[in-house]
Amino acid sequence: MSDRVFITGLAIDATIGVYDWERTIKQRLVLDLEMCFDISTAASTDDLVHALDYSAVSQRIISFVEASAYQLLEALAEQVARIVMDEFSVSGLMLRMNKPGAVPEAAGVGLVITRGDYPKGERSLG
Ligand SMILES: Nc1nc2c(c(=O)[nH]1)N=C([C@H](O)[C@@H](O)CO)CN2
Repeated sequence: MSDRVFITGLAIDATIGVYDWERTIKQRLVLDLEMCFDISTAASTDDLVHALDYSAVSQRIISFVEASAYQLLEALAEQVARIVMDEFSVSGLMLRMNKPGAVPEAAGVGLVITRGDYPKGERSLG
């Protein structure tokens, strides 16, 4: 599946972190997603019903991440990937999760995961 629907720079404040001081504050996370989804039916019908609605995906992720309280980015990213694939007919995805305030000397830190049939080793969003 070569068609992709993407969301970039999805900024969400969440309880995230391993240290005591991190459990009492919200910290900014920035997510980029690239989702494998066949757009041919949406293209031929011009109907959102047949599209992967990036607004709906964004809102679902925002709701989940805002309510979450994981310690590790790894744990949160795994759950976000699972929700998107289970609830939105997405056959594969790449998810980048950036915690920009975590290391003051760095522009960003975080991780990138691929799941499902997203090609291994491909990093289309940079
Ligand atoms: N691979 C990871 N390393 C670290 C994480 C993480 O979630 N995954 N988290 C922390 C701390 O919470 C850090 O962000 C506090 O500044 C450290 N390393």
